[in-house]
Amino acid sequence: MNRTERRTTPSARPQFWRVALRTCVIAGSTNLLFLLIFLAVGSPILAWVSVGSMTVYAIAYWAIRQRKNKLGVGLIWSEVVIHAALGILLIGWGSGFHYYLLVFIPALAVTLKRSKAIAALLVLWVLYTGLFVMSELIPPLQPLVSRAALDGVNLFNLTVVFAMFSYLALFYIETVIEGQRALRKLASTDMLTGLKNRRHMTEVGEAEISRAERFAMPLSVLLIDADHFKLINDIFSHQKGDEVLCCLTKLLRTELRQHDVIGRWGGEEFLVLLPNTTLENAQLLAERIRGTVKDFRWQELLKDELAVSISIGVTQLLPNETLNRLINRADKALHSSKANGRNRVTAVAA
Ligand SMILES: Nc1nc2c(ncn2[C@@H]2O[C@H](COP(=O)(O)OP(=O)(O)OP(=O)(O)O)[C@@H](O)[C@H]2O)c(=O)[nH]1
Repeated sequence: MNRTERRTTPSARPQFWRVALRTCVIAGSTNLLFLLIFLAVGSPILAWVSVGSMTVYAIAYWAIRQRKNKLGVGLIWSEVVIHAALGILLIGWGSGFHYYLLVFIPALAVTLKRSKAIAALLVLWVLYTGLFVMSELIPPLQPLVSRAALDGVNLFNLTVVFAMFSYLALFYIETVIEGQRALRKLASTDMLTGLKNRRHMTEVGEAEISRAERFAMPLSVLLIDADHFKLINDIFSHQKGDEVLCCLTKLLRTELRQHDVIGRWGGEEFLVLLPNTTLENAQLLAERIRGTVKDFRWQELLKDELAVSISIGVTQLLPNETLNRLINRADKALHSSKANGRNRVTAVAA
């Protein structure tokens, strides 16, 4: 996935706007505290600025809820820049209002394309250093009553920005983990049936073999194949064929226990791993599944008298056997079922 795709991933967008809404609430509440602080330390202009800021965040919140996203984000950013500049101009660099501008660094880097992000970060740097130079050249227009009051404001701003960075970092890592989880699911799932795909079944199969050997438990497998599936596609359409596969999936799932593992092994072929199951019990289960599929009311789906049936090959893991050999034997058993007329179960021990 390249950088452009990452920045436009649709699933990341709702989360971004959720963060923007939360930012409005947190920043609005912070400005309420500012109002009280500046009334207490005798800076009425900054107290009024806080009232203005609360109004701006309320409008930005409304705008984002109304999906007027550009307006919302524009308001948030303008407020931060103007508030920082006014704070520094009125009570000086020591107030720490410039810390808020630093929050733009991850926000710009994560949301913009690389070239735009670099340009925006450069503008931010010029703005930040420009404010510092301004504070060096122009003494505070309305200094606070004492150094302690200024340090208090600085500490407050530092704490808020610290919390904002922590929140952003946690949000970022959560988004990454969520994305990884979604990708892992996509890579291991068959899109049509929602079952585990062949790649994942191979991994699970190998893990089940190790487990069976470690705990000296039996492990059986079923290889299930829909009969004359090409005919179903040809007569009823490929789409109906897909519906039949999904319906088969549901039927198979209902017959299995919670710790049995089912996956789509090929086009119309399913693999079932049956931990802690002997060949005899696996054969009984296979017969039950075959009967369930045969007896299902296929007429309702196909609007035809033709019924869908399945053939099954059953076998049990032998000592020191690989997954490949185990499945090859199940495949041979499946072929016997096909060769002997289909709609049947064949079990082979070795
Ligand atoms: N609708 C649909 N068809 C699929 C899918 N995957 C494979 N198939 C079809 O399944 C059919 C399998 O045909 P064959 O391998 O000849 O087997 P069959 O017709 O089931 O015959 P037997 O297995 O011998 O009973 C092919 O026509 C494939 O195109 C799928 O995802 N959807």
